[in-house]
Amino acid sequence: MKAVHFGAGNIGRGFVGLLLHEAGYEVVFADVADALISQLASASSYDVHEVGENPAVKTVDRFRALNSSTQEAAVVEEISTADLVTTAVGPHILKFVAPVIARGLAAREPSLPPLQIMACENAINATHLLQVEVRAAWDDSAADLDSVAVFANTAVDRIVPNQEPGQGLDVTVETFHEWVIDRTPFGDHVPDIPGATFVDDLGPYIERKLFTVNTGHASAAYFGYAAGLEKISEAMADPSVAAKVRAVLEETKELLVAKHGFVEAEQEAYVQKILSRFTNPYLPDTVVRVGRAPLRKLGRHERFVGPAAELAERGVTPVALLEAMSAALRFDDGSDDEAVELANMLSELDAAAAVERITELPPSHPLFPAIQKLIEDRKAEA
Ligand SMILES: NC(=O)C1=CN([C@@H]2O[C@H](COP(=O)(O)OP(=O)(O)OC[C@H]3O[C@@H](n4cnc5c(N)ncnc54)[C@H](O)[C@@H]3O)[C@@H](O)[C@H]2O)C=CC1
Ligand SMILES: O=P(O)(O)OC[C@H]1O[C@](O)(CO)[C@@H](O)[C@@H]1O
Repeated sequence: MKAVHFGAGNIGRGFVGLLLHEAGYEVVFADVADALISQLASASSYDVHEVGENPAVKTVDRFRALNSSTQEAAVVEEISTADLVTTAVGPHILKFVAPVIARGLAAREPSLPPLQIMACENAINATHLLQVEVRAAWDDSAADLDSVAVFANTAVDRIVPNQEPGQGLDVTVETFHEWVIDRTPFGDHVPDIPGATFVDDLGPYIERKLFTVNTGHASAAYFGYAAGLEKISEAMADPSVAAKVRAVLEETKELLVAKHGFVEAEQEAYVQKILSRFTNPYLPDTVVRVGRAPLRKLGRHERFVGPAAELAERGVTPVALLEAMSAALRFDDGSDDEAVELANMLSELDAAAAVERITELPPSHPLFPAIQKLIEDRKAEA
């Protein structure tokens, strides 16, 4: 079995690549980072160091690596004979890998079973986004896309920090991991990936993951950044930051329980587990990494505006979520392109226009005035 995996970064090597390797796939990593690909191409293995409770070291071998920019034809050829394609490149990058996948699909022998495609990104229905992009690059006169490819949404959860310099290809990760995959598109041909969980209704799982793990983690990052702290574990050790993060997750818990019918005690246990993961002192994770890309994170269906908007629609005024968004608006790490773009928007646009541009909420939305007020306050400081 062969899998082509786009994105040989933290999640690519430390999570998806590892689980596919353990499932028996030969993994072909495709990435545009030339130095990384050269290193992978000349290595015969790398280690994944799982740190925290029950630490372990796992070795990944039987992989190859290609530069999907300079060796695109080779990647297309690999896809044409692969069983599976996965991505961990970032939601905004899916549109760039989609045309390569479309070319690979077009080059497949018609007798091959449909290619199974899963985007492993932190976004609701990321695979669907990828599917839309592949369809846009697809020549319908050749074959029906749905007859040559199966697209399944997934939720991926494992904290993989940026790696320390000098670590080579090895990756340090937390011990916890969860890969939940929508079973329904596969019919009778569900891939055999022992480390993954296949479910019939992914929606509640993905919202629970994004609005608990990612909302909580990003809150810890923005509150920690505002408090001048460097590491996530330091932020969580600060009682004021920890209380604010807890309050945010109380609000998302209220929504998740009301919307999806999760049992409150189970959701509370999930929250506790997540909070304990954030405090893992063995993970060298920084507020700057976890807070990266604030514009994406303030998007309409993302971890803050998504749950806050739904609460507002239900007549509940979020408080802690708005406080987290307020902190996100102050995330001004100069090395983060989106933080710089956000700062420019805040200085160039009036508050109402900034709300629309950043969150895509219409002025008629019940959450709009509260975010407008946050932005007015932020602008008044500048
Ligand atoms: N790191 C984490 O803890 C988690 C990350 N995720 C998600 O996984 C995805 C990847 O995140 P990370 O691995 O942390 O980021 P990363 O930056 O470590 O890895 C992304 C990789 O994608 C590559 N890439 C960029 N453009 C590309 C292109 N056009 N074609 C092929 N490769 C390309 C980059 O060179 C890089 O190696 C994101 O969507 C993130 O939200 C999900 C769960 C946890
Ligand atoms: O690109 P994003 O959305 O920041 O994704 C990375 C985040 O995903 C998570 O691993 C959660 O699964 C966070 O711990 C991590 O910060």
